[in-house]
Amino acid sequence: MRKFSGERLLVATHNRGKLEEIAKLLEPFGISVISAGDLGLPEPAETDDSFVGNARIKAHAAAQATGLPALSDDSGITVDALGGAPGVYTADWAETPQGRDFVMAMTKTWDKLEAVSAPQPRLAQFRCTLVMAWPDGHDEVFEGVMAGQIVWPMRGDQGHGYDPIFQPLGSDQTFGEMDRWQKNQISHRADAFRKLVEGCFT
Ligand SMILES: O=c1nc[nH]c2c1ncn2[C@H]1C[C@H](O)[C@@H](COP(=O)(O)OP(=O)(O)OP(=O)(O)O)O1
Ligand SMILES: [Mg+2]
Repeated sequence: MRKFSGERLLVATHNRGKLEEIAKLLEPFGISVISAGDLGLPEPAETDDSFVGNARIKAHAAAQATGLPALSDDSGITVDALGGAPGVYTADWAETPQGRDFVMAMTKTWDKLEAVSAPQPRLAQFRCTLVMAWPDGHDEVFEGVMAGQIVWPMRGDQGHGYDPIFQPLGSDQTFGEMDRWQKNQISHRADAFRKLVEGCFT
């Protein structure tokens, strides 16, 4: 496994909520972050039908464009009663001509569960695939998962994306009700990061 030895890591994302969580997760290791969005790099099309495929596209695009090692995060929600949807299309469900609308995406998720009369609890998983890519084409993959249930109505205004309707198993709060520190103790992203840190940063 190849190690990262810098103090500043390029994160191949255009999502500010993700970037803030990643910055906090890397802080204890003395690593700061700069994002592809901050550098004005283009957002590559996520054309694969798997999390790892799309994570590879994003990490390698940023590494090639800059000549620096780059870390990407491809993530989303899989809902059991919806056959694993939205899955890799989690971000797409929020797309509108005016930008992303997560209230719409969360409403759509709940409406689909109602339409199939899904039993309670409406089990789902948040998944995160991290890819660390080097400019020579080498990469490493790390995966994390957090099991929970989809709840309604939405609760909480912290976090980002689908956080207000995702309640981790064993918690009575949604991710939207947790502060970043609490979410970073248990999230899918934190799970993947534990493996990344062990593999690439220590
Ligand atoms: O912790 C999370 N809490 C709430 N929602 C989340 C989370 N993690 C992923 N999600 C949702 C929203 C995001 O839009 C989609 C991932 O799509 P994904 O393509 O990986 O991210 P993105 O397009 O927002 O940013 P980018 O590709 O530039 O990293 O799943
Ligand atoms: Mg994306």
